[in-house]
Amino acid sequence: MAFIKDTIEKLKQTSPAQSEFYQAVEDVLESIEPIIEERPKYQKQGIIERLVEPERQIMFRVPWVDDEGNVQVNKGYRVEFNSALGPYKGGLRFHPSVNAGIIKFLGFEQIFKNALTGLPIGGGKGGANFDPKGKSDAEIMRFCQSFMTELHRHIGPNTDVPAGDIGVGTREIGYMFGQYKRLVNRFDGVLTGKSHLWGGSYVRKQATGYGAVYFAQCLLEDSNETIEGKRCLVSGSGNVAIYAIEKLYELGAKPVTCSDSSGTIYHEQGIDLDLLKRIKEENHGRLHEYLETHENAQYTSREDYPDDGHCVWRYKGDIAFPCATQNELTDKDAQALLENGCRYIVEGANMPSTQGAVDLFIESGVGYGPGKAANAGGVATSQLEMAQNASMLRWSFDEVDCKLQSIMRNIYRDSKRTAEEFNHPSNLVLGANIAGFRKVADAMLEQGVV
Ligand SMILES: NC(=O)C1=CN([C@@H]2O[C@H](COP(=O)(O)OP(=O)(O)OC[C@H]3O[C@@H](n4cnc5c(N)ncnc54)[C@H](O)[C@@H]3O)[C@@H](O)[C@H]2O)C=CC1
Ligand SMILES: O=C(O)CCC(=O)C(=O)O
Repeated sequence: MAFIKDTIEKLKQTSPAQSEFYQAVEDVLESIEPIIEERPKYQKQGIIERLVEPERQIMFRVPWVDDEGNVQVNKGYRVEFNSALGPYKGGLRFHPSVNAGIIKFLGFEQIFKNALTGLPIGGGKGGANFDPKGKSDAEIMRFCQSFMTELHRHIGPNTDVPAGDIGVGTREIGYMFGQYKRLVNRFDGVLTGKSHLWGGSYVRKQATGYGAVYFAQCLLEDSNETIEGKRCLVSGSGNVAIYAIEKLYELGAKPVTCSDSSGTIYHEQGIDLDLLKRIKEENHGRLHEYLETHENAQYTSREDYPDDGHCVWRYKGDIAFPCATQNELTDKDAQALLENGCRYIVEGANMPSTQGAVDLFIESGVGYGPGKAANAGGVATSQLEMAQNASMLRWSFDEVDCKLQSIMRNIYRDSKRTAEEFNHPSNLVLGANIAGFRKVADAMLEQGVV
């Protein structure tokens, strides 16, 4: 249909050099073609044109002073993409690669992901091109305080509620919350992913990784299989990867890989989770330190890996969980996974597979859970944190975990049912995109041209 080509062409002119954003938009537009044909009202009311243009984009300077007394300046962003279903909701990413295009792709994905949860949350995303690697705790604090000094004017518990993403965990959320409270003199539920000591929800930390594994359970159940005994390939070694690995062990699977931007660990006897948490979660260290405890594990550094993409995907495994970053799983990696007999791919990260890789997965008929469905457990639990904050209540770990499991099952069923309705029963990309889009588009129609 011409509207896809026209939309992308127009975006290239009006928002140049944002390749990840075009990729995310194209993925959604290709899936929703059948529903656009079926309901001309969407085009007549300019739903597509409005959806691809953020409601508001904030870009700001983040000045801070490093430990040597030098002034440093980073670029800060918050893209408030779509509020048809509720307050803007989505994480903050601190990584040197952050730019307007990356934040827009993440914010765009977030709109449909959040819709899929069935909870009242709109889509947004933010961050900065700040590199937390090698920074002292005091530098991280000063950066977070400066970032929030600008951001606080734009957010609020009923307006926009940020959370974590790459490079932003409980520590950074703590420093940003402290600064927010100092500036506005209110204890608001304005950020999620907070510490349990002061308003954080149980299970938020675990939710994205656990949720991806719950999603995988649904996918396997449909083929009368279970997670138990499966060899799993996991990439990344941050929040999502760690808690996917934890849940995989609980369900009797064997995760044998993890990675960071410098290299990959392959450990045939299974990843040592306690050690991984110590290196990454507690000490913010590098993955090669794993070898100091386990000499028999294999470490492949980035430089020693000849191809693009990720060494993780060249090992043998039944289920792959990309949990690191966008486009980390290339066409070649997808080919290697399929040749090695991998039968399920469940995305913990946002848009981790290139478009060519996604096409290969769909053509080959393997079970494929796209990120915006499979990793929605994190943002869903964030909304549960908002609900607890608003009611001044706290739910137990088991209560939140039960709700998370039920949300993930519903996302799976909704995506699957929608894929069946549109005659592509095993295509969860199409199912998730249409199911998410329909909720947002119908809400936009009901709210008029705004
Ligand atoms: N934290 C959350 O609740 C959610 C995160 N996500 C997505 O999951 C992915 C991982 O995020 P988190 O675990 O939260 O971040 P994190 O900062 O805790 O961990 C990211 C991990 O990925 C690794 N990494 C980054 N770039 C890499 C590369 N080029 N190659 C290999 N490894 C690389 C880092 O070394 C780190 O171990 C991201 O795509 C994020 O957008 C999605 C939904 C929710
Ligand atoms: O918890 C949230 O608000 C956002 C999580 C997130 O950034 C994501 O789903 O990609």
